[in-house]
Amino acid sequence: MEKTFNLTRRDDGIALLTMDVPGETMNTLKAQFAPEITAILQEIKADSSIKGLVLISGKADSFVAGADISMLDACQTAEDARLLSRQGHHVFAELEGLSIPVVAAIHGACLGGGLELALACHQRVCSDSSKTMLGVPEVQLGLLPGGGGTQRLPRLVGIAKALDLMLTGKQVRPKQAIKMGLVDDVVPESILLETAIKMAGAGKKTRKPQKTSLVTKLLEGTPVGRNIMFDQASKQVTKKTQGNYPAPFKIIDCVREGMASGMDKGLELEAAHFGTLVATPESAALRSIFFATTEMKKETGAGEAKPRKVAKAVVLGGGLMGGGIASVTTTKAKVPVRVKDISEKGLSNALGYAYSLLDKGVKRRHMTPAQRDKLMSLMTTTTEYRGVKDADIVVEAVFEDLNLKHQMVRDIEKECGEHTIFASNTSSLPITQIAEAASRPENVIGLHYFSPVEKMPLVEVIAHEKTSPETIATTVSFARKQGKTPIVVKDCAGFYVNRILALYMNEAAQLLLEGQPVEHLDKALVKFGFPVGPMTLLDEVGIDVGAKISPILEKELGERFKAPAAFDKLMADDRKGRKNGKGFYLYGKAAKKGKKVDESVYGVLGLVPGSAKEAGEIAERCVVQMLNEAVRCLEEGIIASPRDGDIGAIFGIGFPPFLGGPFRYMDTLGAAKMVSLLEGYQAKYGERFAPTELLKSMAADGKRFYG
Ligand SMILES: C[C@H](O)CC(=O)SCCNC(=O)CCNC(=O)[C@H](O)C(C)(C)COP(=O)(O)OP(=O)(O)OC[C@H]1O[C@@H](n2cnc3c(N)ncnc32)[C@H](O)[C@@H]1OP(=O)(O)O
Repeated sequence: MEKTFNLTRRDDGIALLTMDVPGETMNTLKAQFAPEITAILQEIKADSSIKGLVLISGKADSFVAGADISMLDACQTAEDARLLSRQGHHVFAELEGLSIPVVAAIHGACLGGGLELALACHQRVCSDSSKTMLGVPEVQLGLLPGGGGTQRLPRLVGIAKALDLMLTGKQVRPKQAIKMGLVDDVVPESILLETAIKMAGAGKKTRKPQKTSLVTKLLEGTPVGRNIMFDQASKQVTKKTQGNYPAPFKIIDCVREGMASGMDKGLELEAAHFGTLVATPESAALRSIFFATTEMKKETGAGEAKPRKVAKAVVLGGGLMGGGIASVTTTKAKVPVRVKDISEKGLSNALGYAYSLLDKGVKRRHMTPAQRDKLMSLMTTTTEYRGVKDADIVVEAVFEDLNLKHQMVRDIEKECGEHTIFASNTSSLPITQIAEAASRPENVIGLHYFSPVEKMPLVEVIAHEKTSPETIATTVSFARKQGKTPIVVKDCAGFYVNRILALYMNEAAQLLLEGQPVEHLDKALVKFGFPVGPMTLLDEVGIDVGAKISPILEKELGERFKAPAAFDKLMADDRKGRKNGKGFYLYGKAAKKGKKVDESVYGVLGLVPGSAKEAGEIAERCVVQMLNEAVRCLEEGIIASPRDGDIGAIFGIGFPPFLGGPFRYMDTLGAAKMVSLLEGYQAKYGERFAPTELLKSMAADGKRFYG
């Protein structure tokens, strides 16, 4: 078997331990490495000529990306996973117990078990590269740091900072890492190894206690103070997770135990909780998202087709969407972009939008003003079709008006090159209809972003029948460079995401008209696991937007998309939501004391809110509509697979990640249960709940969406 660890001795008495998992892109920690590393540590102990040890990665741009998630996925029982954690504890304790100084030299991703490995070293130095990121993202997998992280991290950086890192899973850059005491030095990559060798040669350092405020001392340094902190953290976690995610509570539990009873007891509990969490359905669902997104990173979206290089982009329309798209094109994809709008105002909006986002980065010290200005210089503007000839892709983000889009298609075919892709950011118009105006329909495609563009991770790439595979592959690759996760969907009104969302929103509106209070509807769906409730979402997206899309979906997809008679009344009252300060909730001064329903909305709708239904029933009624429509999209080939449907719903709508997406959730419920739920509602509320044929046949055959 090829070796993963390589020990080399230098003349100055410093030994280098290089980790390089053979045949893999990144280093991950696997149980099978334990005998090899244990033997090397014994060899080091027995060799008195070794005065210090530097641990470094043999991979070009990563340190260690954590424990191997596939290995965790293969665990059959909680006990299997507990034993893996204990094995890690043992190896890390051996490393920490070496009498010589041990220094971790970190460049690139240092995550999860990778950071825990570095924490078991006596000192850490990292490169100042933008590739270097440190963190414990286990919570995002429904887990906790099971390699001693819940014990070593709070002892190194303090309880509050450690809890923040572990409960959010956020990754920190080198500058933040040194500020919080996570690393001892930050240096250019070119002198990383040299610096680590010097540190190891200088002998073991006794760590100077970090300077802390009196409040921190009182809170972290006394049992009473610590209890206040842990209780506070638990309260925040309950609020944030609605009790849907077990891992954060177990993280707090481990830190509490370690602080109260010492490191050994803390580690014991860490391993036990780690084992329990690996076996939870929540972690299995969250791990499935990791596997799905990793797999999707490799796909072109069009089989063997190769993407063309995009060296220049044009964005038509400088509104909120256009500004956002232009911004991610420069900041993430680093591709020059020319924004065209008919008005100077639109252009200055787009520039202002991009600038404010970049400037936030400067204020947070993620970039220098010079870097900001350099990125801004990639963005140019025009009110005429000037400087667009050589564009490889044009993204159109103008009004949802078919005639206008046809004009844009014709303009671009005239003003740009033969190869230029025309990508429409329409949210409701079928791409086939937009492509009708094209003489080169193979270049026309849909590229549907979600608002706010810089934050929402999903894009839908919509191919119509004549879109060429090369156009699909180029658009997918372009979207990925913008930092997005693209799913390729077939052309139809609403595509996938808005289609499944529309039925869910309609059901919520139906419940509202039946007299369910606004805030109760929102709370029910937030409790189910959505980031915001449907009424808040409608206020944010714009009630007018919903009112505009709804008839299109009804016309193209049928009666079940008929919106309850609420939109007309709301529009007549000029209620657009947050954008004009008039919606289901109060905005502006009236909202100063917190979020409050605008009670006058009930009068507008001609109803009096009645007594609240049980939250579970409300959520179920809305969610089964979404699930049933997701199945119909799969049946019609709108989405290529349950996997794409799950990722689309999680990244596009915020479908609860702990459920793994609509299809995984339906597998948990079982097709038979889904059918019986839908038929129950169908009998009560009508045909819109009729289960799809696919669900019925799956129920009859006892089939699942995933193997
Ligand atoms: C006991 C411990 O506390 C428990 C743990 O450590 S749990 C694991 C915690 N770590 C993580 O969650 C990090 C997971 N990895 C990532 O987020 C990202 O891979 C990354 C940010 C490190 C790099 O992203 P990116 O550059 O886009 O590369 P990406 O395509 O994702 O990964 C490259 C390869 O490494 C693999 N990989 C990365 N991290 C992995 C992990 N922790 N386990 C298994 N495989 C992993 C990917 O599967 C992929 O493999 P492939 O080349 O064979 O397809």
